[in-house]
Amino acid sequence: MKVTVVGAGAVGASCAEYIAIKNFASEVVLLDIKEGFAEGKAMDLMQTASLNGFDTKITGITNDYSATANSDICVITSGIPRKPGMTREELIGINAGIVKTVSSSLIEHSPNTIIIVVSNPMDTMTYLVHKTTGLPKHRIIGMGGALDSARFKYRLAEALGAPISDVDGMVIGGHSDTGMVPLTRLATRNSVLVSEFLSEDRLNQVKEDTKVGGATLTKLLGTSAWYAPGAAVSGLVQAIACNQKKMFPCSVLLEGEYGLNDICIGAPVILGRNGIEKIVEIELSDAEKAHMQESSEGVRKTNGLLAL
Ligand SMILES: NC(=O)C1=CN([C@@H]2O[C@H](COP(=O)(O)OP(=O)(O)OC[C@H]3O[C@@H](n4cnc5c(N)ncnc54)[C@H](O)[C@@H]3O)[C@@H](O)[C@H]2O)C=CC1
Ligand SMILES: O=C([O-])CC(=O)C(=O)O
Repeated sequence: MKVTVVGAGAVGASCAEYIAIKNFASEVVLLDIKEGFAEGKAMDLMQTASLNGFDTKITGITNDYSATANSDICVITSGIPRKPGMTREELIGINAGIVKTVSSSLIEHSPNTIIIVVSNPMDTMTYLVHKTTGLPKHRIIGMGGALDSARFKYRLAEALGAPISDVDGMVIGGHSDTGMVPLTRLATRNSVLVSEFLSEDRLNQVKEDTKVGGATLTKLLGTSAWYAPGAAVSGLVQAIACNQKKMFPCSVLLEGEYGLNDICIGAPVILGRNGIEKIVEIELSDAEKAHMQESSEGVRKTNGLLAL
């Protein structure tokens, strides 16, 4: 199993590290445009192999896509991150050009690859890859919901005073400060609905804290987060590589599901060796449907800025 990660910055390196530590891939290629940067990150990570006990071979390369040839999975993290006070959508001007060039170079050398898009604004970047590469929809996956759901569980556990392992929940919709749809109605603590334990007001607070999870960290760090994003990507890569058939909310091209068409947005999917093996449609409440609709309008507005 060969995995390429483009962008050896904060998220790309964290993602490569988690993939290696989980020890399921034979090879990870880190590629960056900055001379020597990916080589340095790869060497540093390889020097953790004996300490962390993994056999994955990590190599770094400066912008030479021949090194990525025949990758089973390619992750795109190249592009700029936001600074405090910015939205993800403001990154489109620079990141769209980067994602378009990178995805085309990757596919040239790995025509059968599955692509995971991380660069922001992620739903629109996923749509861009869909529109410009011609890859089948099950091989284009946007990572956002897996991270947002992890943050949702963190906030739920905080509100409940419970360990995170007691909690389950999912966030669908757009990966943006206003577009996320945390499904508080369905969240559970050991299969008991969290509404049994938390007031509506507290649940609304959890929902709002979850939606601004990325902005909160950006304000604290001065740039956006990387540990949980890297871990979330590694979870998707592992589900595909190990054919786990796990369910994650991912940005996926919808063709009628959730009443939406011609848009990439977060919905639950089953991930296996073929990429997206199924889009799972769950029954939403009227309020959730309205929130999903509103979320899709936000994503479409950003998609409208693409020069397609
Ligand atoms: N979808 C999600 O849930 C998340 C998305 N992100 C997004 O991921 C992206 C990366 O974030 P960070 O790693 O924190 O940024 P970073 O600045 O640490 O790393 C980005 C790397 O991309 C490289 N790069 C730029 N243009 C390139 C090109 N054409 N080819 C190859 N490499 C190129 C840069 O040299 C840099 O090393 C940002 O757009 C950020 O908003 C970040 C966290 C979560
Ligand atoms: O907040 C950001 O800009 C990066 C990101 O998507 C996240 O951490 O959720």
